[in-house]
Amino acid sequence: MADEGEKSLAFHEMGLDDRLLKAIASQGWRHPTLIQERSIPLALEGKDLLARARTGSGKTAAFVIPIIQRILDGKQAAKEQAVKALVLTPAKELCSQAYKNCVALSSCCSREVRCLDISGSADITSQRPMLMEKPDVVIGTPSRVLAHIQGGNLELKNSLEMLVIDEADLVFSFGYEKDIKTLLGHLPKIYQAFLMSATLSEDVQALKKLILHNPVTLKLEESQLPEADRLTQYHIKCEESDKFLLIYTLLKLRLVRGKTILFVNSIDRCYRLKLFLEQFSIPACVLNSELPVSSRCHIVDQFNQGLYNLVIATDESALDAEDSSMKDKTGKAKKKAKRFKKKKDKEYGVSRGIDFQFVSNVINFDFPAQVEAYIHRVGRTARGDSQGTALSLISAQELSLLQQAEDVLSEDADNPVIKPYRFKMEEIEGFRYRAKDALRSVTKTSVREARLKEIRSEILNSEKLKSYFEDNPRDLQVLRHDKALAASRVKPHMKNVPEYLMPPSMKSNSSVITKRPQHFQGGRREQKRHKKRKEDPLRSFKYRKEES
Ligand SMILES: Nc1ncnc2c1ncn2[C@@H]1O[C@H](COP(=O)(O)OP(=O)(O)OP(=O)(O)O)[C@@H](O)[C@H]1O
Repeated sequence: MADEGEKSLAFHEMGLDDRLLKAIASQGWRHPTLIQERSIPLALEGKDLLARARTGSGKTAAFVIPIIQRILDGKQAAKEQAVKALVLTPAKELCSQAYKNCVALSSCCSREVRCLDISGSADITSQRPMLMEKPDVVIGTPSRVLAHIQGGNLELKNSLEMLVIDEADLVFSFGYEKDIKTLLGHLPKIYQAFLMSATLSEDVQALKKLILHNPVTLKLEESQLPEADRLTQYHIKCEESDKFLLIYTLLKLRLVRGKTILFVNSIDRCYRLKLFLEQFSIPACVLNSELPVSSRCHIVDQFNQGLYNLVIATDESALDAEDSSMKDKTGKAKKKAKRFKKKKDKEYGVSRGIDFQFVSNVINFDFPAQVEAYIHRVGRTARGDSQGTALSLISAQELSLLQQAEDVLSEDADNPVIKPYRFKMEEIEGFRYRAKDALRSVTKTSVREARLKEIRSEILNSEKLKSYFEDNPRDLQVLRHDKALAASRVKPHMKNVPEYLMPPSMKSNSSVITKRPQHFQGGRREQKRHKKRKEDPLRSFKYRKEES
């Protein structure tokens, strides 16, 4: 939406095909976002673009809409079917997401515009027949696209008209510099190119020189995260050991409601937290780079559909953290570490670019080591035009990291952006014994076992059952990723909160807590709720009675 006083351009004023307008309307988008409003007209004029806009601002549609429009424009004159657009992203999850956007926005012209995502785990040969049909839009990671070009499955030299690099600032750091440079040698001399990024880093400038010709640079003058009326940011300072107690009570007392992503700083910590929470019958999925890509995409899909309410995720920075901790190891430990390392996927992205939908809360159980990672994690909520809350649990060791984030995000030092969340620790003292007891049973061995069990079962899900699910796609819904990993340790009596533990301020409403939590509410319903909710959920101690 445009600056105040300036008349904003609506989708129907952009000269878009009716079929495209219909698909946009079916997404429920009433106005273009600022980046869409600025970039779509320029892209339709044929300009090269370097677009920087904050995370969650709708950059994907900003390039997908002009791609579809230009393909539709060219369809009548086209003599033969050819690959017209190539979209490169640094992670498989991002490819899958760009693909979904393409499919959704071409849903009213799916015969004319065909898209293909080649990033998945399928082997190169099995994708060859699909590429031979020359889909209009091909989406992939740079290495996968290059492998197909070199394997003779994909020819772009004579047909490509548009190239997009999404999340451009990550491309080099994900190790694709060489692939990109080689790939450029297989492209025609003239094509239109877009670089989309949340930051204008040195890597983006280097890519700009390589890829763009005389580009228009759109650097939106906006804060790095949505304003306070859409995104509320809180922190709670606590002892490291109290984080578990806090998260248990926040979730159990439903002070945190709606879809929530819990970020931790390592894969082990993912499982530690899952094993801890499952003892209180709080189910959660874990999401990390060790899981096969199909499982990861499936978890995100199911989360977006409203099947789960809680995901415990590591982000890309966790990979670096774990890798460097492995460097310090010696001998046997090093070998073991190597085994785990091998399984991790460098084309993994969770906090970067993944469009988790209708997320009410992002919780930093561990605070990220870089401010940039904070911005990207928190950017998983309050996306598009929705609202959200971020809460960070801050131990003494993390205080300086919180300060660094404040320094970058706050314009006024007296008015911090990440506000203290007023929480009376003494009111949850009664829960401490339960939390301690539950945490005691989460040992190093049980974490390691859970980690291995999860990988094994997810590999089984994604490999052995793949063909079955291809034939029976509906059954995918029943394949859950949030089952208890140590079912024998789940303590049924810990599911409910007895009256004597209830904080005094909440006693009158105690009955709702023992009822079915809101963990399994449908996506649509969640979305409606989300829009209706005026008050911030973390700020209020009020409870609504749940519908039975
Ligand atoms: N015009 C619009 N109106 C409302 N919502 C929109 C609009 N365009 C996109 N969205 C929604 O906004 C969300 C974020 O979009 P998208 O993933 O493209 O953001 P992004 O800028 O690429 O973010 P990131 O940098 O994190 O990848 C999506 O859920 C999308 O459906």
